[in-house]
Amino acid sequence: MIKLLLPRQLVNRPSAPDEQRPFAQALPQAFERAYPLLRRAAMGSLPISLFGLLPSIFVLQVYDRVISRSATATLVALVAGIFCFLGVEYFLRARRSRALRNAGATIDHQVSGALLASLMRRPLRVLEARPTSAWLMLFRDVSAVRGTVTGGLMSAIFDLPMALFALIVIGIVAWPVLPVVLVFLGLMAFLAWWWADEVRAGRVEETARARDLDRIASEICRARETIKTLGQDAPVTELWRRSYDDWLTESFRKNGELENAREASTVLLTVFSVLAVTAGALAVTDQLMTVGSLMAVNMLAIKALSPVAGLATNWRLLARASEAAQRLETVLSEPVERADSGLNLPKPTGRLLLADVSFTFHENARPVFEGLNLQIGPTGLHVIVGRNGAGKSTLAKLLSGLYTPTKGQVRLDEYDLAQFSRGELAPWVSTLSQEVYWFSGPLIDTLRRTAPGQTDEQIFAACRLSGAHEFIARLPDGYHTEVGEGGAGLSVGERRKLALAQLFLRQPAVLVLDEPSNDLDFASEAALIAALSAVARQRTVIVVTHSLRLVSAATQIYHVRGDGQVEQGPPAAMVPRLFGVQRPLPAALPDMPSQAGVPA
Ligand SMILES: Nc1ncnc2c1ncn2[C@@H]1O[C@H](COP(=O)(O)OP(=O)(O)OP(=O)(O)O)[C@@H](O)[C@H]1O
Repeated sequence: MIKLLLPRQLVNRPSAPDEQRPFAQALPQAFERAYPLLRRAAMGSLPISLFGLLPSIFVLQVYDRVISRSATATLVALVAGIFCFLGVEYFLRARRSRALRNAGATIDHQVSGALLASLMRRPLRVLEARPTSAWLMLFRDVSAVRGTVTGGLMSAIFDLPMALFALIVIGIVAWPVLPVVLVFLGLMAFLAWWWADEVRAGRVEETARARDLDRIASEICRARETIKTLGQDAPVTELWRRSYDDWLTESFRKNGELENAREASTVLLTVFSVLAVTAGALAVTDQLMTVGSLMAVNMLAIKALSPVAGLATNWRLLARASEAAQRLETVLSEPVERADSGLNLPKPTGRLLLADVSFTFHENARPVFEGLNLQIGPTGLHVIVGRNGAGKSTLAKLLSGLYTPTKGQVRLDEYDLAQFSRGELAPWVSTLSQEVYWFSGPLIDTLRRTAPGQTDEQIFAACRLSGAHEFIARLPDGYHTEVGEGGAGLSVGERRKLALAQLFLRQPAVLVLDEPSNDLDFASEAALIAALSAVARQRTVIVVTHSLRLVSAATQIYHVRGDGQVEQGPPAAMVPRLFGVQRPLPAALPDMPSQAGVPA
């Protein structure tokens, strides 16, 4: 019964594990774990259902045995008995609720964990395909699925046997009213089924609009500074208002229908009471049943109808959970990144080779690179230049193994990057992306998370090298300063220096930095060039930049032409042609700091 009503994606039997889709079975596996708890709750529901009939039996006895015979002693015994049973019922109900709560927590724990793990193990290209709001919504979907086992829906399902027991008792003590009860039960069941379909049909549209609204709200929250600086309050408010109105109209219409349905069911229950009492009164007049049965039948009929009414009002929850489960199943069934290769390789020298590499974002899009052959390193400061949109960041991501070539191979030493997982590659090839996100919390904790096991001295050395140490030392709490979400409380340049320190801490064979001198002041850029030049003596350093000073310090320059090809040469030949100056800037600037402290 439970399995018939819950979302199909949850109750399906888990199939054999698939290496490419390790999280595809997360929903049924979670349900399988939670099922013993649900079964325990279902078992506990049988006595609860029986106890649920006792108040009506009590009323029947009071009318037929106590009042007519003035039997006070019987009344005392009945009251004592009913209180005992109510105490047991309370205990059983608390136990059932706890089992349901635990079942919900099991499902939530399993599915949220799988969702986060599948998020972490997705290739960058797949991650980029969904906006942040869509990912946030998926985490909310887990709560919707959990709600099917913890909410009123499951209690209504478990109380269904009570409906049957109530019907049996009505058949025994008040059979003339039974046809009225059965007709109403059928009517309520039909309404429950009909509303379910209505709800489901309307929810699709409402959900699509709610998603739109979520996306816009999340974008506004992220762009709050831009909105303020550009004074875009009015157009952005208009954009949000339009989406909000769309959603509200749909939700209002849908909720209106549901509320009408709910009100109708309340009125129907009253109509039913009137009809049941009328039928009962006629039967009492004809001496077909007693007054006690008439009083009891009203209570019994409510017990028979309430689980069905509970199902009807909770259909909306079930419809939402079904859609949520469908979305989760789709996302969790998507293939993830390659698993660890298990190869235990010596630390690479840092020579990168692109062999006949082509890369396209989409099937019908113009290729960003076509048949590219390049060799970079080992060691040296390699600078990638080119106009905006030429493909510099794309090349950097290909070299880091973040993007996989559509055709050809990117090799580190003699190994194809495509055969390694991101986890295996990260210690060899570390990347500083164009946009830096700094996690909230004490600075030292975020730094240490990059390279667990590093001593404080190693962390300080990396920060000295990136130029972060100076400003950290000036903060009142130094390395223990609490930073806000996304690095709030730090300047953009400071965040970049911290991100650089993280990169240095990992001590990889290859460092790929996308526009690292953006946001840095003149002296900090000079210090960065000195640090990178020093690191480049032992490691391969690849930098995407528009900075003439950084370009001038390069060992080799790679010009991404924007036609799918890359040309290369030393600064002396490339700088005058690409930057319109007579020669590269002098290598050593007077204010460059010492290069001590370069991690080995
Ligand atoms: N995720 C993406 N999906 C589709 N196309 C993309 C994506 N990212 C970049 N592109 C396109 O690929 C091309 C190369 O982009 P890339 O970011 O590599 O340029 P870039 O040289 O780094 O530019 P900039 O100097 O402005 O940072 C551009 O035409 C861009 O529009």
